[in-house]
Amino acid sequence: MLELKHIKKSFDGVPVLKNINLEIEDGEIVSILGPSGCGKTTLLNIILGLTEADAGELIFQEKDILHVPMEERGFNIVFQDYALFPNLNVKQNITYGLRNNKNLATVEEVNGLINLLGLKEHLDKKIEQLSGGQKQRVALARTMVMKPKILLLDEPLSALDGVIKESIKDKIKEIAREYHLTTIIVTHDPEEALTLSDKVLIMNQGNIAQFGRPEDIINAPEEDFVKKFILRQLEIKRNNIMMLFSESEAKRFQVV
Ligand SMILES: Nc1ncnc2c1ncn2[C@@H]1O[C@H](COP(=O)(O)OP(=O)(O)OP(=O)(O)O)[C@@H](O)[C@H]1O
Repeated sequence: MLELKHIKKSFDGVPVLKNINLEIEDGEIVSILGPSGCGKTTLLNIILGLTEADAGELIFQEKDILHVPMEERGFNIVFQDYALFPNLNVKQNITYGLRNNKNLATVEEVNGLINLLGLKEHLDKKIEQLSGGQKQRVALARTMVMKPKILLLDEPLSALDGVIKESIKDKIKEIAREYHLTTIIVTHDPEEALTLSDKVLIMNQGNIAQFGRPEDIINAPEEDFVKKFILRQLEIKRNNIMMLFSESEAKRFQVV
């Protein structure tokens, strides 16, 4: 279990995370959701070890790791822009982290990941020859060969659209289930968070507005902010789609 207790962070005297308390079970997919500037990335970076919290505890496997350096935590992140090496091919990108550390993923495990992520036919390609979805899968494979104890994803779907988005969502779920891997995802998109995660952490101005299963958030929003920000956005999306349907219905009848 990963437990955050009374995590606080300010930048230049301005509080960004006010008092974050949270428990994430092993193997759970959790999305951190909220509007721009509410503190999502700061929280992710504190868990990763990239940003230092001002106060609190971060308990992982019963030890407080808040002051343990990032490299020793064994958590890995896929950044929003994938941060792949353009001068290396797909295979070299995937195995890059193994060159000085042979006792991470074995050859069989690397091949298993390549198959799971459907990358076999792309191994010799350059990064510039890949689509956005393929780049995201390479970035996931590259991170997974490091056998992370926790997988962190920063806006993993924001550069993707439509069918590709859905297939990457499925891959993330498959990885989390197959490896029983705790996966924490930052997103600003309610639909993405609610359809991808076991639990959603909704943040508002450095505070937790609600933490719960998608169905609880939809059926029992705990704060006005949750209703306004999250549910309203979903409603607008649904209404837009309904409108499209009724317009196309109307056109159909005109033609007839
Ligand atoms: N290194 C920093 N120095 C000063 N202020 C910072 C720093 N990092 C973040 N902030 C501020 O902290 C607040 C929260 O930033 P954060 O990046 O965590 O928000 P976010 O919810 O991830 O936003 P977005 O969705 O736009 O990425 C913002 O007001 C931001 O300007």
